[in-house]
Amino acid sequence: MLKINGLSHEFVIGKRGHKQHVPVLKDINFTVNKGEIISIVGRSGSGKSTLLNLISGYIKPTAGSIMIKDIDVTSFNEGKWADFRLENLGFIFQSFQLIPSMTAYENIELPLVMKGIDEKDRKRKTNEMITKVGLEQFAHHYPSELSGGQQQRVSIARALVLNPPIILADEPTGSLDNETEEELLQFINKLNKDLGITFVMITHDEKVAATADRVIKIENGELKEGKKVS
Ligand SMILES: Nc1ncnc2c1ncn2[C@@H]1O[C@H](COP(=O)(O)OP(=O)(O)OP(=O)(O)O)[C@@H](O)[C@H]1O
Repeated sequence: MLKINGLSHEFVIGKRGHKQHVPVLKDINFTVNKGEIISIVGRSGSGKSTLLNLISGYIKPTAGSIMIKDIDVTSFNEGKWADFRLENLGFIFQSFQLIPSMTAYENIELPLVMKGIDEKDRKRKTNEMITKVGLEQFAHHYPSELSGGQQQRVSIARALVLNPPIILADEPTGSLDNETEEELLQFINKLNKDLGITFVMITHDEKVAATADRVIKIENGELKEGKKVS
């Protein structure tokens, strides 16, 4: 599903004449199989978000390649990436990143609008997702009228509405209390089991990492393959 080969990245910072190279990731290799839940862990600044941004095409690697569904996406231009992302990747963020002026329903519907799906199908699909995340009663609430857990469910529904095979999540439970975190983790596991969706999740949280099939650790820019959870 996802194959990372010899991936390295360095940022170039500073003004012309004073440029500095900051190596962040060094020769990263790993594979994620269809239907796996992978956690990426590592200290603050170890390069986890950089890795996720490389996998999502928001930054280009200095070296190495990224294959998603056997397609080499490494040299995609921005236009190709935008289409590919919409079709294949769903995103969940710690801060939910919902559009505040849109209701839960409208936030979930947005990727369908972006893809040019007709209104009848949009309505059917959006309502189906709202039911799936258990927010029927909250469809017409704005994000500010929802709890953190409910907002994260909206963002999961939005991530799933186009049926992407992979969900990339950056600290998905980072803004939630313990109980809501637990509920959300169970929900992610259920989606994974029921729909076979592959999850790649960055986390600081051991509880989140423990729910993954496999934990990948980044240390000083290098990858240490972690434990396989039975
Ligand atoms: N756009 C950028 N330009 C220059 N350096 C950057 C840039 N983005 C990140 N870095 C540097 O790359 C390193 C890795 O950052 P990254 O955000 O990937 O870490 P992280 O593991 O996700 O950290 P955290 O857990 O704190 O979110 C850090 O040293 C950071 O300062």
